Amino acid sequence: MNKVLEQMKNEFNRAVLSREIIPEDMEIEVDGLSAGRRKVRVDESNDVGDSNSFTKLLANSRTSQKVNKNKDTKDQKLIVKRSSRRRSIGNKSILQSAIARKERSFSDCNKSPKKASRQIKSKVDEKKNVAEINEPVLNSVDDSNVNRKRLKLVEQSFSCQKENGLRRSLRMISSEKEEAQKCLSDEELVKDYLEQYSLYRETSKLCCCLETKNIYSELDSKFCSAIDSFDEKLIGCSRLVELKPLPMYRSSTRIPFGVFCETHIQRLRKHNCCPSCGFFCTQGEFLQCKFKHYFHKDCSIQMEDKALCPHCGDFTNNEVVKIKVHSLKPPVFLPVQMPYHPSAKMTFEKTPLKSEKRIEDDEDSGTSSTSNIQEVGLIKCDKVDIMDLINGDSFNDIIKFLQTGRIDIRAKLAEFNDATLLHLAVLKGNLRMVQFLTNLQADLESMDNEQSTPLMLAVTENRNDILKYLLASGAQLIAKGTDGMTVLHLAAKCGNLEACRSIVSASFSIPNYVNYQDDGGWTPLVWACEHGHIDIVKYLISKGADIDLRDVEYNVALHWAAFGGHSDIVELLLRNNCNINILNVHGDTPLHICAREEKYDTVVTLLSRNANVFIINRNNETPLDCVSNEGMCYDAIASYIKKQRTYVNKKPKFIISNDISRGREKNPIQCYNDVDEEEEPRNYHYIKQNCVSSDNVRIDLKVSTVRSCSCEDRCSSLDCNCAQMSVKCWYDKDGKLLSEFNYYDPPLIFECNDMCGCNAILCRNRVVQKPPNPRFELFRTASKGWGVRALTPIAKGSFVCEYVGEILTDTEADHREDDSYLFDLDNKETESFCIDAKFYGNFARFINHSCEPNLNPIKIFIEHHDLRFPKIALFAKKDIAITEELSFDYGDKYSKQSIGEILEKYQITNEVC
Ligand SMILES: C[S@@+](CC[C@H](N)C(=O)[O-])C[C@H]1O[C@@H](n2cnc3c(N)ncnc32)[C@H](O)[C@@H]1O
Repeated sequence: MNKVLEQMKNEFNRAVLSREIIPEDMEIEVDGLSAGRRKVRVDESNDVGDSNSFTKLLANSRTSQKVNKNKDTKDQKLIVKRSSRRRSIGNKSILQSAIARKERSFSDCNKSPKKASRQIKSKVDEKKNVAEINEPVLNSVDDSNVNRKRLKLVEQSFSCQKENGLRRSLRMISSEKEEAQKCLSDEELVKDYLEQYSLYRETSKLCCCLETKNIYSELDSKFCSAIDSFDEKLIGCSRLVELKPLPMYRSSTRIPFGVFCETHIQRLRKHNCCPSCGFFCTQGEFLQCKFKHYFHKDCSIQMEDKALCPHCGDFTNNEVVKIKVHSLKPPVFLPVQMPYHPSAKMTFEKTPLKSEKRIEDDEDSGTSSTSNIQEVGLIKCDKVDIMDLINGDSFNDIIKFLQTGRIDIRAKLAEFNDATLLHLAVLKGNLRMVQFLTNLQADLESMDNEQSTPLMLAVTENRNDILKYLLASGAQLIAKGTDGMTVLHLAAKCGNLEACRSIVSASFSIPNYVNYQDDGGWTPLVWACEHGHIDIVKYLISKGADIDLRDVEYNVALHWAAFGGHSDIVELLLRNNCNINILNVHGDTPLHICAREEKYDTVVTLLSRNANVFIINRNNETPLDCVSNEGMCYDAIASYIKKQRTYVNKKPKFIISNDISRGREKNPIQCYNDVDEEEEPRNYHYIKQNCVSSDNVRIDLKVSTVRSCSCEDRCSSLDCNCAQMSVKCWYDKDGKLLSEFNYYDPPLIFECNDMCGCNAILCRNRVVQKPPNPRFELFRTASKGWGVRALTPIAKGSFVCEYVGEILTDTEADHREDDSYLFDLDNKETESFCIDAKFYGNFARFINHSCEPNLNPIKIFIEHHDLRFPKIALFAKKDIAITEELSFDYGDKYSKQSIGEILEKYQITNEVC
């Protein structure tokens, strides 16, 4: 071997000194393309020697070619680094070396942001590269373009479509052959190429990708030790290889031997494995020489300005290739079907995980978990304590442990509450172990018996560094654990603000993630409110958390903040416009709830904000009824009520007027306001019948124009002249419209009048002229000003009230500033008139618009038959319940769309329908 080495050195020195062009017959074999006549082989055991000669080789080549000193020093550093790495390998077993290499890579991955950032391409760069693709390949023959990098998108499908992949790559190789031949036809280039090549052609064949050594592993079965560089990550293969004997491979003499699975052997043969670092070029951007050898950008051999392929030494046409792996088996998150759904609970004790408890117990009692494991037969021969493994940093031990084949990396450990190794590593806060296991494709979504994923454990155990790592590794955010809680629920509940931030920013692609509700309908905000984490409450609100979302019992976040007695959060929510008197399904306000929980501070906060102390819940309790008779909460509420009563005695309750009609209506109409400080409206004259203030309104009241009847019966037959004018008598015996009455296209109704000979008491055709009995109340609405509600139930078809006001011509109405109270009498045949209730009107002027109204306006004629001036009678088009607000459809002008447009125009957010 020494002889060969000596010979190589001499030949190399000669070549350098003489700078002679190597004759063609001295070409070495590269990828079997152009078989050289002489092959130089270096003994694998000659690591150190090889290293030295390689070092010298590069150093000499630089000296001989008078490269500038700075560059020399830089390259020297690179060389020293490589040499030292090889030396360290010398003292270790192959397996240890492989593990050491993995460890180094993992720590490099984490420690070296430089590497990561280099791999992230800016859009500008990408554009540039894409533009370069379009240039013809042959341009690169020009010497100045020799090292020009091109971006070539290569999509490869490894392992899943072996045959296709093979065929495709063969096609590519043959095209590369042609290209290479074209390139070689350039005399200058060939000269230069061979000159450079000669520098080390004798010292090394460079890569060993095609070599087969008769070196075998002692073990019967082993996991594939190939490592794939996958974008910024390194991923271990760990497929089980069960060949006998178990051959070992490596991509260069600088790399320790390893056992490879079938896929990786094939890829090694195709020069997919980088000889400089030993990692497979699997996904990301790599360099590819013209013979289709792959290597990392940092792994080329630098000589002069040239980057040489570490497989063959070619430098004439290195291209940047982007490889994307298409797997037929994309990772799929499968929702876990729970065998049993526990009822949603509001609070849960901070009980340690069973697994953790067991570990602690074991530690306390001095018993080892190993015995448990041995019992279930997971491992016997290794006598390895799983927790020791997880606690330690010895990846070697873990590897050994996995090699026993008694446990899979994704296996659930029955004795640890079905946790996986990854769960345990998270539980113990061992980030390096988590990284190691993740890179070995540990299952990120596996759930233990408590339905916790490793990500959830990272949150609840406050392992935020691990959380970030798992998020970056693609752990799912939508997984739901116990009670349907996501990791964000858990983070909000635990008060882990940093975790909340990481999770929310990782959830950018999940719509409305921040408002996900768990099985109880609780959002992360609710959990933070209940547990008093005001910083998280603020953060979540700033990220779009909805404070009004109701849970399954109609509680909102304010109820839960009150339940927890967190007055600062209560204050915060109220400042964010939460309704202080909001009711849940039990009729409880937040005040009821905190009174029941005896949360004094919160009770005081709510009282100071004028919470309603008189609201009665479904148990007939006011907030005062919810507290015990002794105690601070009782005193606070009782004294507040006393103060209110003094006020209430002066102005009983919230009724601010006993009768807005001032005795004009049969039943008084009270005015009620519990919304704001607005007083009873007094800016109009209460009238009971339409009035006229305009000279242009002349109603034809001539008796001769009025038709009348002389019915002896109750005017219910078609013999009644008045009924005939209405097509028929539309009223039933109770004075309600018949069921067949068409509310959508109602007929004109002519009631019997003073000219009729019928009995006014018995006559059925007199309804609107007989004042109705229902009781009404004028009340202050939350968003529509005043409104009217029924205080007695009203049956469908009943006459409710007349819309009374001042009769105006259309032209006059158009000149009125405020059109809010105008009712169009809509007479198409003659001049049109309106009723304006702005200055003169009855309580009907306060009835609001609705697109789904309970009233319908109908034109009625009684004492005159002048069709231009009908009465507008409002009938119930459906049954109306007590306290239900009265409404009718204001028509086209007040359609949902036009009101919406108006409100939008003035940027008013008001209720419309
Ligand atoms: C005839 S008044 C009704 C009584 C009025 N709410 C008040 O306070 O005096 C009509 C006016 O009430 C308001 N209004 C009526 N229905 C509404 C609705 N559904 N949503 C919002 N505002 C409404 C509008 O300002 C409209 O111009």
